[in-house]
Amino acid sequence: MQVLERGKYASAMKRACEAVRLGSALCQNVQLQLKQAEAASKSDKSPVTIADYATQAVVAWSLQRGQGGGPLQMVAEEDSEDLRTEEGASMADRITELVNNAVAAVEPGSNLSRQQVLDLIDLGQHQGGPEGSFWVLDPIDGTRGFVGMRQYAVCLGLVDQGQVVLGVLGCPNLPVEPITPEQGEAGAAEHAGEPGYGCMFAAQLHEGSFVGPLQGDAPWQELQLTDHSDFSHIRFMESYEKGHSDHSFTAKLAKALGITKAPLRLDSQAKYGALARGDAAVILRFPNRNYREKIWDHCAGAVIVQEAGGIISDAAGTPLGFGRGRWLDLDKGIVTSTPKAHAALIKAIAQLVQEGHEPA
Ligand SMILES: Nc1ncnc2c1ncn2[C@@H]1O[C@H](COP(=O)(O)O)[C@@H](O)[C@H]1OP(=O)(O)O
Ligand SMILES: [Mg+2]
Ligand SMILES: [Mg+2]
Ligand SMILES: [Mg+2]
Repeated sequence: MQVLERGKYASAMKRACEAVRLGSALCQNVQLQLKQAEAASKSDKSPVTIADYATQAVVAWSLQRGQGGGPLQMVAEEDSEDLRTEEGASMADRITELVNNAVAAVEPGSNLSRQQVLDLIDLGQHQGGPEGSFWVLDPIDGTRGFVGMRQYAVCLGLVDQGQVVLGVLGCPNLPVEPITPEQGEAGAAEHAGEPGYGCMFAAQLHEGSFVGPLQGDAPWQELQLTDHSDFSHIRFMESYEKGHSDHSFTAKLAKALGITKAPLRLDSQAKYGALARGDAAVILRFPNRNYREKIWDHCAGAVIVQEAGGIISDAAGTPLGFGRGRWLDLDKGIVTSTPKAHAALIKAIAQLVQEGHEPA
């Protein structure tokens, strides 16, 4: 941990790592026991599970405990509205049990009520913006990957005066060694907790990006990307889910640039961690035209990539704005890579669009 205990946000980093570890352990326990009945659909049709809610509550609990008083300022994905209805009551009880089990590992004997757990979940309703500082949480990024026994990540960032200053990613299913496309497709939930699986990424602005173990005490390693733009050697990453990013547009782009390696398709911000340590050199994301990107889906990953020497921007090359509220209002698509490849990618995307090949 020592390498992370420096810089302006050292104490926030310590609290963020503790909270993400606790949340990741909870997710890991739930993933293999998850029953269909414990997953529900939100109004936008995206899935949500008892683990999404319970992790949000546990991370909020941990951060609040660590900061010692004062209101927690947090922008987080989930809210408790559906859990406060009659149909949501049994799910709320399951979530309360999970939260209490996790909390007991830190504070034996503590017992939160259902009401307290729902109130913890609702601490994530901060509206974000350019002023002050606030946490940004995606309790489970890649819920579809979580349900499908593939990759997911517990993602926590800190925004100060509109800038991401800290990011931590817990990736329980990510192999310690570089992940291959075959491993990405096959899933890895059954390996979680085994030696060789489970990574944590952490970065602080101007203090570097690191990878370490989710459990155990192996040392942290600093990450530094090598810049190049030889696309014949480059592998790119994209969403596992076709519905989350236009795979046919990225195939055209890859062809135009001379990329021949098969894409690495992974769920969640695990992609940002994998990029920062060099498993692949590019992440392409082109969601559906009417999809509005949220800050919690990119906040932690963005600083982890940038501190490792990478660049993240929208498809026009404009940096992402994390200080404009809960959403990232951006030009279609997000492109992440090392600097030389990034410049070539932005140019190639503009060229394809000019030729009439718009992403879906
Ligand atoms: N229709 C959608 N299009 C694009 N992204 C989506 C859509 N629905 C949910 N997402 C979010 O996109 C991210 C997943 O991206 P990827 O497919 O690259 O892993 C997740 O944060 C996921 O939310 P969630 O946090 O609920 O899983
Ligand atoms: Mg979701
Ligand atoms: Mg997400
Ligand atoms: Mg989520």
